[in-house]
Amino acid sequence: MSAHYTEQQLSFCTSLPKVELHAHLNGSLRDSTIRELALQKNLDPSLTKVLEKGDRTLSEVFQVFGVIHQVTTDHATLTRITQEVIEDFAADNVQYLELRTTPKDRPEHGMTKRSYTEAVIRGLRLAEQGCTTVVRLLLSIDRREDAAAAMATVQLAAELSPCVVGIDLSGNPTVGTWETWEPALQHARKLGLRLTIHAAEVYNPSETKQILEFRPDRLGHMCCLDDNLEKQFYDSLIPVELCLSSNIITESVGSFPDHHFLPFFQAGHPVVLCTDDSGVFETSLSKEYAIAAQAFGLSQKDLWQLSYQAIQHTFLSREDQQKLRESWNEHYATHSHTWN
Ligand SMILES: CNc1ncnc2c1ncn2[C@@H]1O[C@H](COP(=O)(O)O)[C@@H](O)[C@H]1O
Ligand SMILES: [Zn+2]
Repeated sequence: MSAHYTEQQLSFCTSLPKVELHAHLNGSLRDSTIRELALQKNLDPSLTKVLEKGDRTLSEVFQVFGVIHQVTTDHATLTRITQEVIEDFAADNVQYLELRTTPKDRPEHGMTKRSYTEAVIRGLRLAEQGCTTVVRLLLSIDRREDAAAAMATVQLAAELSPCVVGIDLSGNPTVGTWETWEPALQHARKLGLRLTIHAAEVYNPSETKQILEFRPDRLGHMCCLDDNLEKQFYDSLIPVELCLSSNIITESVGSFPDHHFLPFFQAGHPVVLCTDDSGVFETSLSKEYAIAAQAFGLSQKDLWQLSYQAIQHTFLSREDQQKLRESWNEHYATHSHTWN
């Protein structure tokens, strides 16, 4: 994809302290790591072809995940990729990262949901030794999973709190039905876990209505709404994670200037810019901010505020949020006199 921002915009956005709330572990891998692992695991070359970049439909993106998941099958690799992904976000000046991943039961690889997640947490601990970025985990329920698998993920998340702070529902939006996962999500809420749900990534009004009535703590995407849903969404005041490049590349949205970020932002609805899959979509959080600056004419002050306001939508305690604000305020005090 050609650049949709200037170098100056990118360098400003890189210097901003940032919060990333919507990043899938296996979608955030470095290309070089995927290639190295594909060689190591003797992956069929016809499969690696799928990994070549370019515009992809949403269903093609899920084929890409199928291939990536074939090279991240062992615990040591999971630990490694987690460490690398966190390091990459830290290098992009992300000071708080909520990283999400789907715990996988893979008996053929001696892996359980618990051993998968523990391997990820080992990577998180290693990364913490080398950077100051604060990281928390969300465990994802994949829409291909049944009610029992969803419940197992929720139980695991509760057991691994406080490193794990919540649950995400994601996966191919054309697969499965809301009723399958709702009991597990209700249970998660009772256990004190926070909830974020991918919603309206494709047009599915009845499901989107059910999700809004369920009232998760945050929503992801909200691309395809009719007038009734839009009203219900605005009335809900539920913060939404928006991933510009992801929606454009998968063709959920036609062009950056047409992205629903703008009406949501202008309506004062709480929005948080995020990457979704920085590896698969060749992006970074700084690039997403720069794209927003260019497409929606945001000032440098707007960009700082967008990043600052994201803090209140994190699943951190009030005290931990306050600590982050101190760092943002310091940045503001030092730099804001030069902003337009
Ligand atoms: C592009 N839009 C999207 N919509 C829905 N789900 C998505 C997604 N991008 C990623 N995922 C979800 O995240 C998994 C990869 O990371 P983990 O294996 O969990 O670390 C994908 O398999 C899918 O379930
Ligand atoms: Zn996502």
